[in-house]
Amino acid sequence: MTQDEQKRAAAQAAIQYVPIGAVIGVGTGSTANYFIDELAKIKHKIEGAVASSEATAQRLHKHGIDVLDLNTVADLPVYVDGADEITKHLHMIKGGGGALTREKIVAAVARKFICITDQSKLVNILGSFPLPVEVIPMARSYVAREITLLGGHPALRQGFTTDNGNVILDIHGLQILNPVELETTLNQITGVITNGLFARKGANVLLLGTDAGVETITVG
Ligand SMILES: O=C[C@H](O)[C@H](O)[C@H](O)COP(=O)(O)O
Repeated sequence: MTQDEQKRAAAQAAIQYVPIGAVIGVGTGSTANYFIDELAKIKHKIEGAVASSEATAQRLHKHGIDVLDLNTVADLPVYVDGADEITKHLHMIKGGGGALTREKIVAAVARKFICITDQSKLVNILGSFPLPVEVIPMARSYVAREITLLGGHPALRQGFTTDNGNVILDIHGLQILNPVELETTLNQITGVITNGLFARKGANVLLLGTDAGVETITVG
């Protein structure tokens, strides 16, 4: 299977986790887009969706799926999204598309995070993929200096503004041995909105598209 076929297969497998009549949290990116295409096929069986980005909201609208304000949603049983890297402990790096903050908010509300990826995303140690950090623009230089003190090499994502009007610093050169600790440390730097480590609250289920089909990985 090609990488795209693996993504599509994982997205198709996620449909079994969608409860009838529920509101569904929907992630951002190429794999989440495959999931939206699948969700559209059963749109009359769900109440609607909460989007983790403007791009996802637009795609949901285009497919005729109602997009709800998260503040009006009492129960979000499931959030389905891709990842840039994921370990067998289901810790992730996300935010390659810059949607990390809204993704983390929707994931925080959801009872279950279903991660859908192709097999290239499964790694032993997080950090080969540069770790995105969303930063208030006026704090950009200060936050970059603080990240350097932690041993990372931050690079401003050129010409990019998040849906929240902020900038992204991508941290290169990290070997993330303790993702829970680093997630907390980075979030304590003044000016940081959040970072792309999803470790304190990781995924509950990984649906991994592979050459041999979709593998289901859970923790504990
Ligand atoms: O901001 C983007 C998101 O975190 C995506 O979930 C992540 O970048 C994976 O995207 P893709 O499915 O396109 O590889």
